[in-house]
Amino acid sequence: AAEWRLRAAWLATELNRHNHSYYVLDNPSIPDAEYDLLFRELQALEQAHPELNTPDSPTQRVGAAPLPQFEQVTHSIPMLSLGNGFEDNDIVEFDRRVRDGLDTQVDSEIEYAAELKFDGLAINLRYEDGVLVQAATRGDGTTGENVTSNIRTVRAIPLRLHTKQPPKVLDVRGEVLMFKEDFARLNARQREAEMKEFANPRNAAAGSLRQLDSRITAQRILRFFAYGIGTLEGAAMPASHSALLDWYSELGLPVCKERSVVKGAAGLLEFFRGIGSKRPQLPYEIDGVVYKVNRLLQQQTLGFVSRAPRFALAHKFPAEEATTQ
Ligand SMILES: NC(=O)n1nc(-c2ccco2)nc1N
Repeated sequence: AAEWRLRAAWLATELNRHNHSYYVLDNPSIPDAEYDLLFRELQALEQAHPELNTPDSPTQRVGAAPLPQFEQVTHSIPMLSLGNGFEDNDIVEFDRRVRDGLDTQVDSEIEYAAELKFDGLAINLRYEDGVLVQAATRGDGTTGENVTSNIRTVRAIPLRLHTKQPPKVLDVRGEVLMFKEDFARLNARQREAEMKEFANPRNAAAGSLRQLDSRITAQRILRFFAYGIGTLEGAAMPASHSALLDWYSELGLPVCKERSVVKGAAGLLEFFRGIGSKRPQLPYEIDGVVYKVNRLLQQQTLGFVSRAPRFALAHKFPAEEATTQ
């Protein structure tokens, strides 16, 4: 094979590795200027040899020509919303309902996976044989918008899973969000350009993803945290939610490290208070935490009521006055 094919393969591997370090591990492994040089060299090689332009090439992050409109996508498994709790007693009641639903002995406690509730846009990422083939918004839970070309520009989202034995089909669910600092810089740019400013990071993330011109999306710094799963074919479902998130990390998907496995209502409330005190220092906005029964078998026993899972609950912080940015 010509040495330019080897050079292109090496460049793609290096650029993907640096993207992973920067956007997934939050630990840059190369100065930006050097990254740009490698990036432009690969772009030039791909222009000279179009067959190099594979869908998972890091050059696919710059966006393509605008779409006329978004296509609809029907989720193979619905993307559900969460029931809400506000007071401590709502959490105690949630734990009691879970114990009743599992017919748990009085003295044994339920194991929960506790994590942050990001205030962004829920997304489904479909990976087939380890390659990202489609991305869709949650929409009404059953049908969402196809935002694949925009999602490809999100450096935090791997275009290919980091495994030699990928599942046949994997639907990763998670949140696309904008960090507070990136939001402030975007609004400063909007002001300079006498364009409308976004009210909050959630609107900025939604507005950036709902762009028909993915070249605009590519100019926005969006992040992603994985927290759920839809269809899985060709691999065994992990036995717990915490094991699922560990697996996601191994696959190269960003998983938020602010998560714990806790026991009983007391463990849930302790996690909530801990996050409450950290909240102002977090680089992103959250509007609460999410509790999920950890063991998959127990989730399946509890099932769903109306559109929300019986096995999960969002615990919201009191609504703040208009956030003073
Ligand atoms: N918004 C958010 O951060 N979510 N949403 C879920 C969820 C919704 C349905 C099942 O899980 N989990 C987390 N962390």
